[in-house]
Amino acid sequence: MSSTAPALNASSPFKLALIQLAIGADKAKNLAHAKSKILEAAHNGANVVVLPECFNSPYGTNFFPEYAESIDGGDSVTMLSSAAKEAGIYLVGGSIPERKQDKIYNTLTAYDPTGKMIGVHQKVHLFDIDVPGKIKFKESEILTQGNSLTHLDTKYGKLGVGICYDMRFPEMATVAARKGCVAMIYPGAFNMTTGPLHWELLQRARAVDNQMYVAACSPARDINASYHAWGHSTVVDPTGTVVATCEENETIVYATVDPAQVEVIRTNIPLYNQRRFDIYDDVSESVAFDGQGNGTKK
Ligand SMILES: NC(=O)CCC(=O)C(=O)O
Repeated sequence: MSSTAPALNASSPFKLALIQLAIGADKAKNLAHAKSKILEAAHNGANVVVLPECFNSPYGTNFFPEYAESIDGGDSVTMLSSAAKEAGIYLVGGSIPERKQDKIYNTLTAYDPTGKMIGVHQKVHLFDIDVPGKIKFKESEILTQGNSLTHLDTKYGKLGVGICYDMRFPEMATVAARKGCVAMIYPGAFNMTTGPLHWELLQRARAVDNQMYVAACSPARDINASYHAWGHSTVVDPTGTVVATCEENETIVYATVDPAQVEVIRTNIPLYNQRRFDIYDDVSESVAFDGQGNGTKK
């Protein structure tokens, strides 16, 4: 049994910017600094700009309650909306600890060039790992997991989003690809143990399996912080090739995302016509989308 490649409905190439932001303990400074880097990326021609995971706060469960905010008019989302509007770009606003009633989520918000919020993604897979002698982290001590997938509608086509540890779960990217997304974008903050092992490998795996672009945007490494981010913000093209990357310091990584390249690789290596949904399930069929880009289990 075969299936056809999903329509991308994507018009033109766009310039993607990943802001590998230096983040400190002062929230107001983090917001002002993020805004200045968003404007810098736009000034350099970016159409879609991405911030890292937890861009308003140091990364750590002890920090989340103090830095958490509402996404209904809080300082961080207010800055993000105004920056997107002033810069005239689509903005994938990294993530912040979101306070909602008595719960805290790790939440991404996204904006169109008028500053309108066009998507919200609460981290679906919480980062709970224990590598003895290396790293132990338990987001679930403090955070609540989200329960839906998010695809952003932009004039450049649909973009799937996830947050960091979400990258390890191939189903999310596969659903995004099968629902017509041209790229998967992950604000993330890997660390000095799993970063060298898996950060690039996972992005290349998601890209080559799904024949789509994959981008991951990290904070810059701060050796004085309790959590040392790996950095290495990266863009991978639909062949699985790294097309732009960096080291650990603050920088902006730019790459062109060209939907035509997705079509080319899907024509040359036509996985989509060769799928065997007669012997295994199409995971994307189990997700119902509401027309606003939010997908939940059928
Ligand atoms: N912030 C995160 O989700 C970190 C994920 C990570 O480091 C990993 O190895 O996965």
